[in-house]
Amino acid sequence: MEIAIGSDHGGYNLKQKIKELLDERGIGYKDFGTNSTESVDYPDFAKQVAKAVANDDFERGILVCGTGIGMSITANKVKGIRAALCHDVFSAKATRWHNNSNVLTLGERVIGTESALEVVKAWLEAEFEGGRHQRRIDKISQLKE
Ligand SMILES: O=C(CO)[C@H](O)[C@H](O)[C@H](O)COP(=O)(O)O
Repeated sequence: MEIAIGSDHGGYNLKQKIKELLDERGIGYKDFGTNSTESVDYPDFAKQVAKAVANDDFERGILVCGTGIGMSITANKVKGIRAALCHDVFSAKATRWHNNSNVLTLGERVIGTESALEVVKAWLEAEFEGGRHQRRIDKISQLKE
């Protein structure tokens, strides 16, 4: 699996920790920026990561801002993206099992680093269950058409 990852200034430090986790696990990634804590606009980075995932250049994406909300709102505007804002392990697993989420968003100003890394691990490991959940995802896709 290869991951597209991005953040704004508010999520930069947590993104760096997530990249360390990906390195430890031997999971490849491309960092779409930002590259410092200097103020930037989160939609610029959410758009790049979401499009890279929607185009199948990457299997999944991770986006971090201050709350995770702006990244989620932006990423979900891109067709084919199911971005999930998760700050607990159960939601991270459930959104893979049931929603087949392809982008995880997190808020550095909301969650501590250790908890955030547990959320990321859970989201990376959980698999989509298909079945009735696929039918429901299809209904979401049809809404956008
Ligand atoms: O998008 C957000 C809120 O939904 C993020 O938390 C941003 O990181 C935040 O809005 C940035 O705020 P700042 O005051 O410009 O640092």
